[in-house]
Amino acid sequence: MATPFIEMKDVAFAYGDRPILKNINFKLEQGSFTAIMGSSGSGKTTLLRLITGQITAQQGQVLINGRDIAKFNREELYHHRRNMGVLFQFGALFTDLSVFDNVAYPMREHTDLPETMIHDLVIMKLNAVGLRGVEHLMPSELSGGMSRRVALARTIALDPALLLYDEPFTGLDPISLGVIASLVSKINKALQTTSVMVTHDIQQSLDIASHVVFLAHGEIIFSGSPHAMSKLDSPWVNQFIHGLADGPVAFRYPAITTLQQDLDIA
Ligand SMILES: Nc1ncnc2c1ncn2[C@@H]1O[C@H](COP(=O)(O)OP(=O)(O)OP(=O)(O)O)[C@@H](O)[C@H]1O
Repeated sequence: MATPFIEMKDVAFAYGDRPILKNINFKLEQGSFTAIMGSSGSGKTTLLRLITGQITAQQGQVLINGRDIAKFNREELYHHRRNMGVLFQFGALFTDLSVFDNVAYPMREHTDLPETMIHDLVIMKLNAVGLRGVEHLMPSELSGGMSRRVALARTIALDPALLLYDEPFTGLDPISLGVIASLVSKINKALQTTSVMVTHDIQQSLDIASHVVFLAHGEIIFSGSPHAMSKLDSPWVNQFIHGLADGPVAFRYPAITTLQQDLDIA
């Protein structure tokens, strides 16, 4: 069997003495599209940061193409990051650079390509996100949905083998959200990138992901196909999918004293 592009083996991670993730095990195959879901604070972004190499697991291994990221030297880490595109929540563009220069930025930073070639590549990337013709505009002249698409064009500027999305749909209207979701899916298929997306948007992600990893209290409680997840009988997943205010993720803060004690009526 082919080596998975990313594999986590018994990974545990803590910020200081506060455990965030434990017993994390999964494999992501080349070209797969994984949605990481779970309630707020369950450790989704932390999982992405382990994959980027921004943080290192205290236990277990994060393997990239079968090699432990903790053992990467500077050059290997650079190569790994160069091979990776990351789109953050608001996909912030450089406000003082034009759309063209925003998309050209990674090419100018990381390659020695001549400007004529950069020009053609920028136009092709903007064309891929349906925005050829806006290259001369400044970010302040774009709508929120267009900005996110330009950020996506910049993310794929170097044809990354791995694409990480951290809540890419946040703040978008339903139409822009649909556009970004369809682009993200098309890019995954066209470039055969391995894609990992942290999201709260259940319907979109179940439509486009081939694999779902569901986190609760720092552990994986489900890893499998979107179809299998929708059939799962789990109070955690049920609360998340149906947006229930109370459930395993409690509505009430666990106060030490009772209400009667606080009101002095005990
Ligand atoms: N740099 C940090 N130092 C200390 N604690 C942190 C740090 N970053 C995150 N945390 C804590 O780790 C926990 C997991 O955070 P993380 O951002 O991974 O959760 P998440 O599932 O992505 O949440 P959300 O859906 O709200 O973005 C949270 O309780 C958070 O407060």
